[in-house]
Amino acid sequence: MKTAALIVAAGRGIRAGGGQPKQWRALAGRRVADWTLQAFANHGAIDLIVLVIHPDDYGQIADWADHHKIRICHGGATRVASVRNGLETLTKDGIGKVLIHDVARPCLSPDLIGAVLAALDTHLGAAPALPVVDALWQGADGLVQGMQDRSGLFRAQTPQGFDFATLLAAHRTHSGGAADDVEVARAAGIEVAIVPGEDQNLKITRPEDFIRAENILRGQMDIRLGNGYDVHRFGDGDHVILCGIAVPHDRGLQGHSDADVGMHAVTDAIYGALAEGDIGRHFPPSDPQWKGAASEIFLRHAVDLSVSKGYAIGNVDCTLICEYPKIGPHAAAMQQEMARIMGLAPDQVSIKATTSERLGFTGRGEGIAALATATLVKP
Ligand SMILES: Nc1ccn([C@@H]2O[C@H](COP(=O)(O)OP(=O)(O)OP(=O)(O)O)[C@@H](O)[C@H]2O)c(=O)n1
Ligand SMILES: C[C@](O)(CO)[C@H](O)COP(=O)(O)O
Repeated sequence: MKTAALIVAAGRGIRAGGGQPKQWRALAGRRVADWTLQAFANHGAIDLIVLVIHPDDYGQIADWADHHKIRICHGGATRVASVRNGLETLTKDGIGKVLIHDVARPCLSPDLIGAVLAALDTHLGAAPALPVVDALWQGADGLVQGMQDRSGLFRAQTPQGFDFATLLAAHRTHSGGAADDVEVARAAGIEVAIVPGEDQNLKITRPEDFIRAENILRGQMDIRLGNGYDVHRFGDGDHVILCGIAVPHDRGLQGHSDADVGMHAVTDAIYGALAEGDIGRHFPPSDPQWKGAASEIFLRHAVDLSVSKGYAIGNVDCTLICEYPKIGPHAAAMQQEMARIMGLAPDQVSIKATTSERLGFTGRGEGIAALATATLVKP
């Protein structure tokens, strides 16, 4: 069975102010929604993401619309209605576990996603929460009117996780008017386990929350930079494979694998950022099983290795160096294909080309070289 994440993003963010819904506002160099989506898109346990948005907001998600894991649907007038709409889009996907998350909680860690999913191995519902540690007062007219016992009280967070069929049935019989999915589930008699929440997993609700979230994302980021360089010589053939795209040419590229010089450079840049050597370390040329292999295998391995170490790929930039074939007409297809393989939005992937002014081996048409840079971010 697959695991889905349903991210509710159809609210208007009235309490946060700022002239537009908070999920589309800038935060630590990206938008709030980009951070939240990235956290789930990069998580190895998540197969499918449903992003629930307001019908007015379709123009906001162009960068994510072609992402292989992401599906978009529109929300309802309340959070519960938005979740219900999202759940109904998943009925034919073979979903076992589903996580419901507020788009306005962009600072969650991959570990929290893992902890909620792990709790679902033994419970039908599980959600993160933090115990209330401050004293609680009742107040009115600016005065303390009484004390409230804090024992046994928790501050609820998301992602809230459930067995998919159980939550869908609970929503279908619910009359509406619940703060979250734990309330919906409990109204249907479902027991929900408490998983330790995270201080950093705040919900951006008021204007001042942006500053705290920005500090968390910037302060905790471990940013890695890696570079990669590769060369393949021309030989016989009628096409070359560059960044996953077959480009007609009067020569082919020679190599142990499919000789995709661009994809190799990007793969090495990712390994470099992780201090994990290069393709040769992970896929030795001496090993006959990699003869003629599609380089997608190498790139996917590097991406999976990053994810397993807790890193998200921020962006990659690749420059192909050759006189011919001309790369320009194929660059957009290469960008899409590389983004698909890496599970990134196309605007995180740059593929460009240059000649070497007829100088050197690339200038003489003896082969193609490629340079690449990758940034990896651990939130
Ligand atoms: N009709 C709605 C209302 C809320 N939400 C989502 O549910 C979460 C709840 O967080 P909240 O802070 O209440 O968001 P808003 O409703 O946007 O904020 P406000 O109440 O300040 O307008 C948010 O991710 C919000 O986008 C939704 O998908 N559909
Ligand atoms: C689901 C939730 O994030 C749990 O804390 C919260 O209930 C939704 O936001 P709101 O501020 O209560 O509208």
